[in-house]
Amino acid sequence: MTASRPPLIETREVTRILPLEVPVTLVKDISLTVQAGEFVSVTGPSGSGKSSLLYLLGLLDRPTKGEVLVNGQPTGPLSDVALCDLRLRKLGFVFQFHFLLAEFTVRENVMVPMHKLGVLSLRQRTERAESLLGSIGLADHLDKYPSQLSGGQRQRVAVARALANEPEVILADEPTGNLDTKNSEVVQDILRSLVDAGNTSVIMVTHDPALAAHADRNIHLVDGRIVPTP
Ligand SMILES: Nc1ncnc2c1ncn2[C@@H]1O[C@H](COP(=O)(O)OP(=O)(O)OP(=O)(O)O)[C@@H](O)[C@H]1O
Repeated sequence: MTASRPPLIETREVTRILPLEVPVTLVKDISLTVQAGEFVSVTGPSGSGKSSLLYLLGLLDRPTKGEVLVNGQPTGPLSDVALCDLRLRKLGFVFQFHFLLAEFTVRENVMVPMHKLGVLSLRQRTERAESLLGSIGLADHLDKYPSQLSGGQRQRVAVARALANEPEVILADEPTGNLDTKNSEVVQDILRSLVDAGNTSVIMVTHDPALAAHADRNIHLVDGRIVPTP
């Protein structure tokens, strides 16, 4: 009998409190699991803690109490450098703003995470960037700069960059928040097809129930706690 795989990401009674003069509780007692191959949406009213939860799941922030585990391994004991390395190898991020580097071409932007990881040769990095960009319809824009693209194209480059190091999960915070309906659907379809192809899992924050419906499962937050999705 083979042992079952641990969840891709798990939180155990995670609470994050900002230690301000009047402490602010961002999320409270969150226990959840995300399995490999899942597309999970995170919804909730403005200020309910969606982004805060995503930052904790993405190891960009540390809980005040509780534990975040990746592939069954507790991340609390890891140094900031080790967390950074784990993020680089296993996680890809897409935010509402694309955060592309203005002075780099589209191709170079996608190569940056591969360069940081330091596994592939320059030729391999170039080929992988071109292949990723080609797969999302940007083969004709490799040498352009972000300023020469439309908002939808920029966000597709951001998705390609998030995929650069073959992450196990993409964490997306309102990835279509700045896009019109058509481009929003294109980016949604790309995320959905990545999951369907078995390439990666997706955890996506959105305030839009219609977009959340693209996911396999929803986590709904109110006042920093998980509640049943309305
Ligand atoms: N640096 C901060 N100082 C004070 N309060 C903060 C800070 N960061 C977040 N908060 C508060 O924590 C709560 C959770 O914020 P968070 O951004 O996670 O919510 P959200 O659900 O993603 O909101 P939105 O949908 O508006 O982006 C909010 O009430 C917010 O005002």
